[in-house]
Amino acid sequence: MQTDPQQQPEPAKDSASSAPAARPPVGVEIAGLSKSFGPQTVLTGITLSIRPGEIFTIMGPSGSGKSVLLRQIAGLDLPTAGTVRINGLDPARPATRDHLALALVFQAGALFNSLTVFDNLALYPLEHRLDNRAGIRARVMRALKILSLENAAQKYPSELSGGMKKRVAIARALVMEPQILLYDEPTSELDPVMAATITEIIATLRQEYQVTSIVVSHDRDLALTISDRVAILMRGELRALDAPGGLRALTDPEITDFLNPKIDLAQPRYQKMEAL
Ligand SMILES: Nc1ncnc2c1ncn2[C@@H]1O[C@H](COP(=O)(O)OP(=O)(O)OP(=O)(O)O)[C@@H](O)[C@H]1O
Repeated sequence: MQTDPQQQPEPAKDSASSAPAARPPVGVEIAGLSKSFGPQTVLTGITLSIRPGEIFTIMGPSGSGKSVLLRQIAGLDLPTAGTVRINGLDPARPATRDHLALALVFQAGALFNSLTVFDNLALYPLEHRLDNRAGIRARVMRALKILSLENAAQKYPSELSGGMKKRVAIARALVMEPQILLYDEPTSELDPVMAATITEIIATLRQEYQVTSIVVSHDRDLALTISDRVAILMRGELRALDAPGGLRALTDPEITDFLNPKIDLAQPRYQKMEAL
């Protein structure tokens, strides 16, 4: 959808600023979850609960299965064994979306370059008739305001910085008025100050909207600062699950090396890596 900025009336002030009635946050139950792609087993027997309204971060080395787990929670992929339930509902069933507002913030933003920021945000709700046009416009303007992006409404993604793109991706998820927000690497490729800004936004959104927030991240500052609990995956298995303080107290050398990697030129890691 292309909209002409000249023809886009400003929303009434009160409709843009008044938040919708809060929907109850939702919890996630994962039981015996395994996932294989052909002969490769990527997740093995994952069992965990995510509480309504918590910030739950999934960490782990590259290739440990974090994004695959997030896709399972989002219902984008079917498990090989086990179950995922969000408030008792199977996220992979299309009918679940009638009862559950789930939104995903993709790693690369996944914005349409040919659409303005406003149209990127309005596209999904218009296509799925989540509201009438005035209601969708109000939702979009509200989301842009929350992320301090009002002045970017008529810009194209190519005109935005990396940090702004991430904020637009979060704003696009907020338009769904989600009960559960899934973030895939929200601070990747950002400088430390912008990564801290996005981290604060995730915490603020949870605080103000009680949205259950599941974050896949390599960012230790994010994980250990704002998370209620952190899961660490290694080789597709759940190796640790605890509050940040509990994780820091663990003595398992693989976990401590993961959380505090030291650069050791005498025994470089790359020499121990498998040949690609
Ligand atoms: N659709 C797929 N088909 C086949 N293999 C896949 C598929 N998706 C993921 N994998 C494999 O599953 C493993 C885990 O991938 P995943 O993307 O979950 O890792 P990750 O922990 O998120 O890594 P990173 O931190 O590098 O993003 C990898 O070996 C990957 O190649």
